[in-house]
Amino acid sequence: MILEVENLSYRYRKASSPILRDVSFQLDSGEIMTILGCNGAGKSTLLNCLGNVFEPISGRIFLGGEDLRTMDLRKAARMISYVPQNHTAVYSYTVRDFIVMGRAPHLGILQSPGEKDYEIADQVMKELGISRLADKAYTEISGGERQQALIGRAIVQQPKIILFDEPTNHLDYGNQLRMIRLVRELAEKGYAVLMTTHMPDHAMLLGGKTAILDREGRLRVGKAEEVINEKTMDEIYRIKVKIVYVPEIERKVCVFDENAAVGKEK
Ligand SMILES: Nc1ncnc2c1ncn2[C@@H]1O[C@H](COP(=O)(O)OP(=O)(O)OP(=O)(O)O)[C@@H](O)[C@H]1O
Repeated sequence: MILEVENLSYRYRKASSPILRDVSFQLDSGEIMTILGCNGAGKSTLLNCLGNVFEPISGRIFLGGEDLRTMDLRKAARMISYVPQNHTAVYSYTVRDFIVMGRAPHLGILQSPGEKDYEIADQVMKELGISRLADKAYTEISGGERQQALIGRAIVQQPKIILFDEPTNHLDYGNQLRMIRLVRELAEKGYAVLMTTHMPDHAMLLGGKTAILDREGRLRVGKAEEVINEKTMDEIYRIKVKIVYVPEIERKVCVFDENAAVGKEK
């Protein structure tokens, strides 16, 4: 098992109660797990704990069987990469230079990326269809393009696990589906992929595991087609949805049931 999380709890320093409570799940290489939850449920917080940015108050995280708490930091960085939701550009690196920075865990201290690292970055940009951005300044590209560059930086890291925080967030309609396909391809290549999303339909398209992070900070995990149903969507989002089979595309989709009474957000 490439990623194992055991009874993980997290509380922000000034908060009175934990955001995450006894979260446990396992993810194997080649598996996809999507995480659904309302705004503020703690999805990004969970990814930050897994990405070794936040230290849990209790519980353990194992990467390839090794406890993250005692693992060499560079080794951990080679195993897991994190694509955050928001990224503020500070320096005007070119997109190519920004992406090649993902090679850092593979380089020696103070070692600069070499020809091979740039070749990997160029190949990844080609695969992502963003080669045209290579020489543009990272500070002068759109939000969606920046997200694609962040994804590129995560892939050149050649980790075992990729964490995506709402990867379709800034993407146009077409690029959302391309992103879903990319996630699927990454899993087919053997990466374990964990991604948060606000789109139940994206989780259904991807299949695999889906986890629901509820308002109490507890995570329920199951197969996407079992976990995503009208009851659980009402619990998370306090709205009515319909899960309907569309014969033309031979799959079930999740759509708003606009005619039903909508619950109030607390
Ligand atoms: N640095 C912080 N200090 C204290 N509380 C925080 C901090 N960052 C986030 N929170 C709180 O923790 C909760 C969970 O935040 P988080 O960003 O993990 O939610 P999320 O599920 O990713 O939300 P969204 O879907 O809106 O992105 C929120 O209530 C948020 O206000």
